Amino acid sequence: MEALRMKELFTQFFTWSTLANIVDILVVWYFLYRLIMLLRGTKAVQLFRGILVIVVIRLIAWGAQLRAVSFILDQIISWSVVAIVIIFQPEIRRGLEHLGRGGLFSYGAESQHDTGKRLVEQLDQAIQYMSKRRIGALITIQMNTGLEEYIETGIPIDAEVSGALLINTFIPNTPLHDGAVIIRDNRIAVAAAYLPLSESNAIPKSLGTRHRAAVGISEVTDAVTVVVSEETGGVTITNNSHLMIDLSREDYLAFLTAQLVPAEDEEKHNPIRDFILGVNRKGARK
Ligand SMILES: Nc1ncnc2c1ncn2[C@@H]1O[C@H](COP(=O)(O)OP(=O)(O)OP(=O)(O)O)[C@@H](O)[C@H]1O
Repeated sequence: MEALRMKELFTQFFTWSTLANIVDILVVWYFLYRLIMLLRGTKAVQLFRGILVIVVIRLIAWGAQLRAVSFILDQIISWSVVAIVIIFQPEIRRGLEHLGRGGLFSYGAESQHDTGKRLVEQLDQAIQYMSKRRIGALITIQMNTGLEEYIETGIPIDAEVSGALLINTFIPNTPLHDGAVIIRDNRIAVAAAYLPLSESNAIPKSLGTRHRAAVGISEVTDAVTVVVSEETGGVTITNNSHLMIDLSREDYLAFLTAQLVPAEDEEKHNPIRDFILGVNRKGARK
């Protein structure tokens, strides 16, 4: 009897509409989560905070029946959709181009594994060269979090990553050598970018602002940053607030490979699938 009632309750609860609601909530939640991850560290965060404030005031106005305030806020909210499209036109265009380039028609394109491997090889070539000659370098690789805010501070390069270009960029007393190179979408997006400085007391006093900037960006984004010290030639990596000082070649290669090279058996790159599955393109991401 009890078992029968339990079964009845179970079938009542697990109707198609309940399941559909659960799937609905999960899908919306997941897309919101991916959107927040994409926007973290970009100017869009402030914009969305502003929109949130307006929506909260609109709700209060609605509750308190403030008609004039509600009317004005309604106008602002409906026009803000147009404003967002205009403000983020470059990002939207890039995103759509990206889907078109590698989306459903990406057969024959280089696999993420190969792209990641090539990126690590080029980085390794530059790191070895600069480390031996004590050429100071700061290279930040975008992961999941957008780095627009920092990219805007640099000098646009938009070139394929190559060891030679990285080395050239950091040659002392040249216009681009100061600041950070930022790699996004497997391309050198900019050089001479300004990164936020960390205020952490845990950073050894012997390390200067280059290392502090590397830690700073790792505190606010999930980027991987490589530093070559001008004083010692030592190689340091920062990621997710971790500072890994004076790494051997084996160590930095192991870390970069783990972060930037997906397993070989992964399918060819497909941004739609990546977005849905949350696959991290590591340095080859928009
Ligand atoms: N906020 C920043 N964003 C990007 N690059 C920065 C920033 N601050 C400093 N740098 C870079 O760091 C260089 C100064 O490095 P400094 O000697 O202070 O650092 P360091 O950590 O001691 O490194 P090194 O061991 O190479 O001397 C600057 O010339 C500039 O290229």
